[in-house]
Amino acid sequence: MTKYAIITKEFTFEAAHHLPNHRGKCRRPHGHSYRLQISLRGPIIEAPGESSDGMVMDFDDLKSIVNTTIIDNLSDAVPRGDAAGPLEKGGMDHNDLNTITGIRTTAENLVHWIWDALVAGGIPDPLLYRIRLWETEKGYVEITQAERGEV
Ligand SMILES: Nc1nc2c(c(=O)[nH]1)N=C([C@H](O)[C@H](O)COP(=O)(O)OP(=O)(O)OP(=O)(O)O)CN2
Ligand SMILES: [Zn+2]
Repeated sequence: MTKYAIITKEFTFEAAHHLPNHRGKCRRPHGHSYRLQISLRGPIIEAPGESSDGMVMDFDDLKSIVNTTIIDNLSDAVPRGDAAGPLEKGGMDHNDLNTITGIRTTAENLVHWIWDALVAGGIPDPLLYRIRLWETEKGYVEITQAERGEV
């Protein structure tokens, strides 16, 4: 019987953003210490003698994909909206999220953008289980396959 597991890796990054037309303070440029959790659910690989034996995905590989696709560097493959600026070196970390993504940077929109970006970066869509993004210590958004409309 194939056994499954959910694995989670956590990331942090500092970024600026603003929400045009927001009724409160968030319409002005400001920064957050974002906390991001990426969870994958999949079969535990059975490959005796192989490096990946007993894993859903090597944590190192997950870290590398997330960092090189969206956080430290932005992969050319990631979707960018109409309002995106010229692609600068770097990723979401220490950058302006409105410029980087070209979307309205609510946490709700960002988690869907991150999901698309990670699939474009090579994580198989069916393996992605949940993405959580904290904008502040007390407030976060999460999506799963259900919120993607793919169940
Ligand atoms: N549903 C959402 N509401 C708000 C979002 C969002 O992305 N989704 N974003 C903001 C602003 O970006 C703002 O920076 C965060 O607002 P808020 O949580 O009110 O900020 P606080 O500093 O008061 O947060 P605490 O968690 O209470 O410390 C606004 N709303
Ligand atoms: Zn904000």
